[in-house]
Parts: sequence; structure tokens; C-alpha cells
Amino acid sequence: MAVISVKDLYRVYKLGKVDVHALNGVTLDITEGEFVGIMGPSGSGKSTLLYQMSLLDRPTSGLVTIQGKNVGGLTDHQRTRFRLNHCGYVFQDYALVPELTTEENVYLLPMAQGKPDTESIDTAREILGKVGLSNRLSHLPRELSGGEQQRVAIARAMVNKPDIIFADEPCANLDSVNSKRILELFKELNQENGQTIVMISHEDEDIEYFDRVIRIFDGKNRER
Ligand SMILES: Nc1ncnc2c1ncn2[C@@H]1O[C@H](COP(=O)(O)OP(=O)(O)OP(=O)(O)O)[C@@H](O)[C@H]1O
Repeated sequence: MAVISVKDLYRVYKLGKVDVHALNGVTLDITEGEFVGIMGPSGSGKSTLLYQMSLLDRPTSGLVTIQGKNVGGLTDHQRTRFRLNHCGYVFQDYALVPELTTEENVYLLPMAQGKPDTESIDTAREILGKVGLSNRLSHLPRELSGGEQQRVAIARAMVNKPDIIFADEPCANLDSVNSKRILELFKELNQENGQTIVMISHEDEDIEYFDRVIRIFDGKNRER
């Protein structure tokens, strides 16, 4: 079953008097439980596509359906709720709150959603154990390596048990050893929990981890 369905997607950015055509008619399906890589040259539209599929942006035209729901029809408030309940996000710059410790960065979201404190903390610690950071719970982001910070970000993305994880070049700032560790972690989470993962990558060696690669050229997709 398609968990994400995209049809005739166009996104034009207005830059003063110039129109930047970032997406030029993308149509694709992503199946539930797939680990999909999005690859293609710089500027081809990968991030723009990910933002449309993950409800971080609205297309100029076209249809995005997630779990059978036309998400284009949702209000901003409904989209926020949908993101919180169904999606997890991992970005290349980790995007951790610098003043919060490892575990606070992870339990902040469930606590803010009104889940009981002890449940939020227990879940955060359990997931941080899974990503190998039980011994870093009280560290601030600046006291962690890049690979550790990205594992905190993955734990934060996982804490609400999302159906889909969107990752925008999560290994871009990591060395090859840490990149491999992050990809193996994603693969493990995908296989154990059946979560759908959509990840942008520039690296050909990442292909072995993906079930499928969607290649983007000039705002259009080609399947491989
Ligand atoms: N907010 C914006 N305003 C104007 N143009 C934009 C904006 N965001 C992206 N673009 C342009 O849209 C096109 C696609 O950008 P996008 O970031 O989606 O590409 P990408 O494939 O993810 O690139 P990279 O691999 O370098 O990150 C590029 O030409 C880019 O310059």
C-alpha cells in the first residue's frame, strides 16, 4: 500500500521577478515500510520534494496524499497536528536545542504534547539506549561529537513512534565511519519497526542500504 503518493507536483519559488521552477511534475508512490533514497545532482529539487512530502511546505500545484489523506486540504493547524502524530524529521545540521541535554532534547516533544513526565523520560531513555547514548544523557549538544548529535536527533525523531521518518542528508556533516553507523541505525529501525524512511543522500555507497532509489533531475523523477 502507498503510504505517500505524489501526483503532478510542481513548486515554483518566487525570487523577486524571477520564477525558480524547483519541481516540474513529480509523480511517485512510496510503499509502507520502504527505506527510500532520494538522489540527484545539487539543485535538482531533492529537498524541495522532501519538504512537500513531509508537510513542511505547500506545492504550487499537484497532490500529496499520505495514508490516503489529501494533506493539501488540511489547515495549517491540522498539518501541524499531522506532522506531530505521524512524521519524524532528521536534518543535516542536527537542529538540537543547544541549552538542553541529550535526554531533554528527546523528551521535550512528548512532554510538550502533554504526555506524563515519567512516561516521556522513560521512553526517551529507552530510545537513547537503542541509539547507543545511555552514557550521554546529561551532555549538552556541544559536548557531543557530530555522530552522537545526529543519533540524539534520530532518537528525537523516533520518540513519538512516527509512521514516516524524513531525513534530509543526515550524514552530510559526518565522516565515513559515523555515516555508516547512522545508515545502519536507520536500516535497523526500518526493519524492526517497519517505519517508512525517506532519505536524501549524495553518496553512491548509501545505495546498498535503500530498498529503492528515486533519482531527481531538473525537478523531475526517474526511478531506478
Ligand atoms: N526558498 C527558495 N527560494 C528560491 N529558490 C529556491 C528556494 N529553495 C530552493 N530553491 C531553488 O530550487 C532549486 C531546487 O533546490 P533544492 O534545495 O530542492 O535542491 P537539492 O536537490 O536539494 O539541492 P542540494 O543537493 O544542493 O541540497 C534550486 O535551484 C534552488 O536554488
